[in-house]
Amino acid sequence: DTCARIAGVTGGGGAPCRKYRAGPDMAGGLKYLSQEEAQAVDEELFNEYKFSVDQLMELAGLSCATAIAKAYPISSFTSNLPSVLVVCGPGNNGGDGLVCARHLKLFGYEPAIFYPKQPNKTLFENLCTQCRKMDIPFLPEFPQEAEVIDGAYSLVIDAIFGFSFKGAVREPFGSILNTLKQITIPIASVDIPSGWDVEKGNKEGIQPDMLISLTAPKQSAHHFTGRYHYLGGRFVPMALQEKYKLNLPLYPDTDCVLKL
Ligand SMILES: NC(=O)C1=CN([C@@H]2O[C@H](COP(=O)(O)OP(=O)(O)OC[C@H]3O[C@@H](n4cnc5c(N)ncnc54)[C@H](O)[C@@H]3O)[C@@H](O)[C@H]2O)[C@@H](O)CC1
Ligand SMILES: [K+]
Repeated sequence: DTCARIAGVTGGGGAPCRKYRAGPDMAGGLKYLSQEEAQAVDEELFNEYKFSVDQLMELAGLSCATAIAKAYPISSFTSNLPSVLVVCGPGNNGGDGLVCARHLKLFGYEPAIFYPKQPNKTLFENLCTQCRKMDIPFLPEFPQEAEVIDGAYSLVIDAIFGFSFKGAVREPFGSILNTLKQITIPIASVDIPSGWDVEKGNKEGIQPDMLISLTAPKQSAHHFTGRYHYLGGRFVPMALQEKYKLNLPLYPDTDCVLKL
C-alpha cells in the first residue's frame, strides 16, 4: 500500500500507517527543541526509560562518526593522512567526542584529541583509556595558530559544548573557539556549534560546515548555514517521540544517521 511504499514499511499485519512521517516535505514538521525541552527529553531517557549514559553516548558518538564518514569519506581527503582533530569539552558533549574519535579510528581516520578539562569520573576515564589503547594521541596543548591546525589536520570535530551550554564562554574554551573561528579546514559540530546559544545561535561564533543534531535538532540549528546537517542518535523510543511531538523523520533502513 501507499504507506508501505513511502515509509518502507513491509508486511502490513495491522502496523499503523505512519505516512505523515514519510517524504522529504515532512522535514518541515521536524521539531526543533528549546534548551529546556532538550534537557527534559534527556532526563526522561535516563530516569524513566532507564538508559545509562554510556549506552546513549556510545550510540551518539557512533552516529557522529558515521555521519562524518558519509560527509567526508577518506577518499575525499587530499592529504596523505585523514587526520582529524577532536576537541572535547567538560560534559557529555565531550564524551560523545571521545566515542566519535574511537569509531573514526576504526573507520580508518587518524584522530587526535584535545581534552583540556577531563572530569574525574570513571565513564570519561574509561573512554580516554580506550582511546589511548587504540593509539589515539592526546595533545598536551592546543595549537594557538590557526595555520598550524590547517596544516596538520583536514577536519576539526567540535565536541566542546552541547545543550547545557549557558552564558559567556569561560577559558580555556574562549581562546580555543577564537582560534577555531580562524581556521579554514571544515568544522563538524556535535549536537550544537560550541559557543552558540542553544536557541538563538551566535552570528559571531564558529560557523561549522557540518552539524550532527542528536535526538532532535535544537532551535539554534535554524541558523546553521553549513553544507551538511545530519540527524543522529536513533535511540528515542516511540512513546517519548510522541510525548514531545518530535515528529522525527524515518531513518533509512538500519542506518543510525539521516541527512536533513
Ligand atoms: N540527551 C541525549 O539524548 C544525549 C545527550 N548526549 C550529549 O550530551 C550533551 C549534553 O551534555 P551535558 O548536559 O553534560 O552538557 P554539555 O556537554 O553541553 O556541557 C556541560 C559542561 O559545559 C560547561 N559549561 C556550560 N556553560 C559553559 C560556559 N559558558 N563556559 C564554559 N563551560 C561551560 C559545564 O560546566 C559542564 O561542564 C548533548 O549535547 C549531547 O552531545 C549524548 O551523550 C547521549 C544522549
Ligand atoms: K558541540
